[in-house]
Amino acid sequence: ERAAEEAAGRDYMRNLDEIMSKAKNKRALASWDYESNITKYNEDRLLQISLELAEEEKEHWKETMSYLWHEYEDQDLKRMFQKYTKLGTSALPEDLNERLISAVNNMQATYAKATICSYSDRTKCDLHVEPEVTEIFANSNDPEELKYTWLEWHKAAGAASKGNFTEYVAMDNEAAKLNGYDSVAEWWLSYYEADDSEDQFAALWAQVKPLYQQIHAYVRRHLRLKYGENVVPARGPIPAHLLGNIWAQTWNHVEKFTKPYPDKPEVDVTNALRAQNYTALKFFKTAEEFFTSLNLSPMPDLFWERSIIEKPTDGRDMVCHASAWDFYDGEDFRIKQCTTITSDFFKTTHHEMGHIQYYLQYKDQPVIYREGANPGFHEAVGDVIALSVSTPKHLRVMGLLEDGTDDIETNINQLYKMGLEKIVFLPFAYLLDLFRYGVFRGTTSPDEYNCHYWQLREALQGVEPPAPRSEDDFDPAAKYHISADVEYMRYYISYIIQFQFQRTLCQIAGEYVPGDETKLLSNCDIYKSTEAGNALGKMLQLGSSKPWQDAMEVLTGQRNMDASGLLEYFAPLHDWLKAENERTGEFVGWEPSTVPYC
Ligand SMILES: C=C(C[SeH])C(=O)N1CCC[C@H]1C(=O)O
Ligand SMILES: [Zn+2]
Repeated sequence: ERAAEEAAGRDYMRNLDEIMSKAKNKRALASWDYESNITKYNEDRLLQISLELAEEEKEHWKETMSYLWHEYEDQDLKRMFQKYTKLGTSALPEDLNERLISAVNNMQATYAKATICSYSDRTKCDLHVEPEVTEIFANSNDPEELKYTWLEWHKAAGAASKGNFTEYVAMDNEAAKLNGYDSVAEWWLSYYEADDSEDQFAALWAQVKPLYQQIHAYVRRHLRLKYGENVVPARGPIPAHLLGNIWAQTWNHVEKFTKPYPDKPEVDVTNALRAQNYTALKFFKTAEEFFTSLNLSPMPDLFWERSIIEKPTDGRDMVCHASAWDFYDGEDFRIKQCTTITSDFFKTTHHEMGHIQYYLQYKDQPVIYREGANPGFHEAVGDVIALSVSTPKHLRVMGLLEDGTDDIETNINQLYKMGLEKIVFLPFAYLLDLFRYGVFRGTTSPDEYNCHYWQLREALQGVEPPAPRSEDDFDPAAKYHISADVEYMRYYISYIIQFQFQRTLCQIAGEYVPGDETKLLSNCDIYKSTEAGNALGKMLQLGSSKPWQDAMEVLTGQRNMDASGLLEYFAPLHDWLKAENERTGEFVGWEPSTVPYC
C-alpha cells in the first residue's frame, strides 16, 4: 500500500516538475522583458503573468499537500516534496500579491530611472548610477564633488523609495507567515539549511574582524594624509564618500594612492584592457575560454543571441545592474549588464558567467533543484575563477601585465589590492542583511530605519555618512539589492567560501602547497587544469539536490563554512598591516562618529 502511494507520488512529482519548468520559463521571460525595457506595458504584463502563475501554483500546492510524502522511503523524493510545499509569495491572496509585486517593481523602476545633475555642470542632469556615478567615485579626488554626488544619489534612489519599501516589508512578511515563518528574516535564513545559521554568520565575522580592523586603520591613515585631519579624523569612522565606491562596499579605487610600496610598478589592468582594444564581447569570450580551459561548458548559442552585454543607446529605461538568468528550459541562459571597459567589469563578467556555468552544470536536475546549494555558492563560482585571473601570473599570460619582479613588496601590494576588494567587503555584506533582519522582525521600526542602518554601518564597517542624516532619508534603498528585494547574505557567505573552494582547486591543480612559499594560495592560477574543473563541476552538478554541507564536502572535504581559506590567503598582509600600524602608531578601531544621523 505505502509503496503504491510512493510510486504515485513519484509520478505526480515528475509531472509537477515539468509543469513548473514551463511556468518558471514564462515568468522569467516576462521579467526579462520588463527589466530590459521598463515600460508601463511591460510592467502590467509582468504583473498579469505573475498573478496568473501564482493562482496556478496555489492549485498545484493544494494537490501536493494531499500526498503523504513525510512517510516516503525515498529521501530524494521527500526532499522534492518538501521544497514544493514552500509556496513563496504565491501564498498571498491575489490583492496582497499585487501590492507586493507593484511595490518591488516601483522600487526597481525608481532605482533604474534615478538620475542626478553633474557637480561641475548643474544643467547636465542625466547621470545614472551606471556608468556615470560609478565612474565619478572611481576617479574623482575632490571631496566636495564626491560629497555632492553621494548626497544627490542617496536622495534620488534612496529617499524616493521609502514608502514602497515599507509596503514591501509588510506584504513580504505576510507571505513569510503564510509559509510558516515568523518573518522574511527566517525565510531567508532557511536557504542556509541549518538551525544556527545566524550564529555561524556571527562566528565568521569574529574570525575576520581583526583583519578588517587592521586594513581599515591603514586606509584611514592614508586618506588622512591625502585629505587632511579635519576631513578624515585620526580615530573616527571613515567618511563613506572617500572610499572610491558610492556604497563604500569595496575600496579598490583608493589603492593607487594608499598602496604599501608606491614605487613598485602599477598593476593598472583597466588601461591595459583599453590599450589592447578589449570590447564587451571580448570580455565574455575571454571569460568563456577560461571556463572551457577547465573542461567546463561553453556558452550555448542562445546565450550569444539573447544576452544584453552593453547599455542600449535607444534611450530606454533598463535595469543596468548586472544579472545572470536561467529560463528553466535547459537551453536559454542570458546575462544582462551595461559593460564598460574597466578592470571591475572584467571581473564582473567572470562573476556573471559563473552563474551561467552553474545553470549549465545543473540544467539536467529537476527544476526544483536548479538553484545553488545555498545562495552563497551561486555567488562564489565566478569569483573563484576571477581569483585566478587576478593574479599577476595570469595577467602576464594574457599579456595585460609586463613582466615584473615577484619580490615581497610586490606580493604585499598585490595582497593589499585584493584585500580592498575581498576583506573590506565583508562587514558591508554582513550588515546589509543584519539591517533587513531587524526590519523584517520589527525590532527596527519604520521611523528609525535610517538611524539603525547607519548605526550598523558605523559599528561594523567603521564608516559614517558625509553629512547629517534624518528619517526623511532612506539610504539603504540607494543600494540595488535593497530596492530589488535581493537577499544579500549570499555575498558575505560567498566571500568566505570562495577561498575554501580556491584552496582545494589550487591543491588539485598543483598550484598551491601549504607552507611552500613558491606555491602561495594568493598566487595560484588554475587556468587549464581539467582536474580542478572536473572537481568543481561535480559539486555544481548537484544544484540544491543535497544540503550545501554535502556539496561542500564533495569538493573540499569540509562540511562547514570557515574563514581559514581567506585568512591563509591574506596571512602575509595581516602580518604586514599589524607591523605597519604599530610602526606608525595608528589607532586601530574607531571612536563614535560626530556626524548626527539618528
Ligand atoms: C554582480 C552582481 C550581480 Se549577482 C552583484 O550584485 N554583486 C557582485 C558583488 C557584490 C554584489 C554587488 O554588486 O553589490
Ligand atoms: Zn552574482
